[in-house]
Amino acid sequence: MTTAGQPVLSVANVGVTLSDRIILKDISFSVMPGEFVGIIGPNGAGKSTLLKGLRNMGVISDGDIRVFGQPIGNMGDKQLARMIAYMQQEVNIGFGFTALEMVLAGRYPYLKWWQNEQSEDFAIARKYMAFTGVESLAEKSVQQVSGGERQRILLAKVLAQDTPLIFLDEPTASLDLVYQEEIFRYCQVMCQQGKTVLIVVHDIKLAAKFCSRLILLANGTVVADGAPQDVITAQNLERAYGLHSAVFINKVTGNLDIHTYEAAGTLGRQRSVHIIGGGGAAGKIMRLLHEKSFALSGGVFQQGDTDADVAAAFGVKAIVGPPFCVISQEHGNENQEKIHAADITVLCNLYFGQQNMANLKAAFAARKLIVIEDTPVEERDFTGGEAAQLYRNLISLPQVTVLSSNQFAQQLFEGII
Ligand SMILES: Nc1ncnc2c1ncn2[C@@H]1O[C@H](COP(=O)(O)OP(=O)(O)OP(=O)(O)O)[C@@H](O)[C@H]1O
Repeated sequence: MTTAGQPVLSVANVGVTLSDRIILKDISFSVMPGEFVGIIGPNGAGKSTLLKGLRNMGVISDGDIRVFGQPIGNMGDKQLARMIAYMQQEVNIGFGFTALEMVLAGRYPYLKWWQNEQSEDFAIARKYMAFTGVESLAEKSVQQVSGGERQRILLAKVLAQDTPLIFLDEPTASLDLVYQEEIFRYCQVMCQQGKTVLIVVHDIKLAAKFCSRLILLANGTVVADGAPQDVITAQNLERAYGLHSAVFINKVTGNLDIHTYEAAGTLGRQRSVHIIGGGGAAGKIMRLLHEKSFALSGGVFQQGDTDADVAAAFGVKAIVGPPFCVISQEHGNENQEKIHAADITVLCNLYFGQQNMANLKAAFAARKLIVIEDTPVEERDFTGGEAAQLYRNLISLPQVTVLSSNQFAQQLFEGII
């Protein structure tokens, strides 16, 4: 069989109808060797049905499925079992089997009906038990192992089947964080070694961290298919899950992260708020206001500043200047224009230096100003007193209300703002 450059799996126009209900419709994609594909989507989207169908387990109504170009319908049972290993969601572990016997059962596609396992089969079983870290459990009854050990034994069994394609249906369900990551790490290594894995998973962050590609299903169709950062977007999550979210790169972990929140309806929609921030002072305020559906703008932030990142995550129009520089005339003017136009302006609990004095001065232009004060201004003044003096003048104006960030959150919650 020549397989170079050929997809290991080709799926064309696949549909599934069960009990007169369309479960999957018009599913098409192909997978190249070495890909680690996460199949994600809400409950009932059709993820398990898709894996079952791809494994030719009698649910497919339409379409064409090929492994290395060969239609799976033309393959015998054992031939298919030498191509695809499948770990189902619910697995009944046989009573009285040892872990080794369980893993050896993965060798069945290679044995004739009269044959027992050969020494080579034992060697393969032990090799994969070592890989998934369950070698020491070889003689233990599978009834007497923990949930995590059980999943790793089942993974070793699937690997012992020695197939180019591996399907795993929620193999990490009910596992703790350590075991969950471990299973994904094993899969990543296997794919680097040339296997191809399709895994059904609910934990989107875990999938995004480890999978090379994600297929997002909803209502029986593919909503998005591609690299994790292209699939996990606020728009796609809303389409698939009806979920409001901000998707961003977590600077601590370097991984894709998701913040979800309840939709606030039209509470803030009619009002515009401009947020004067920088240095991370505006993040929480921006999030609170965004979640209440206010129309937001912000500035002047600096590149690399977490406020600029939060603005990007929530789609807030922000004025962003270069780091470590005095705010330019142009950005200062733009900031003032936004403040003029906004119904409300919020001046965050900023630290003041000569670089951002323009942000403080601009606040005087607000029609209605909320000043967030969590720290006395004297402790935030790095201008030798100039900023503190100006700040005191500012907060004495009638259009200004001074609140701590907790009071601000409370007033927002109570609908006062
Ligand atoms: N044998 C069946 N007969 C009729 N409907 C079925 C059958 N099996 C599954 N379904 C329906 O098909 C839909 C998709 O089920 P499936 O298990 O594939 O979803 P899923 O995305 O894996 O969900 P979950 O995340 O909850 O495991 C569901 O609405 C389910 O009720």
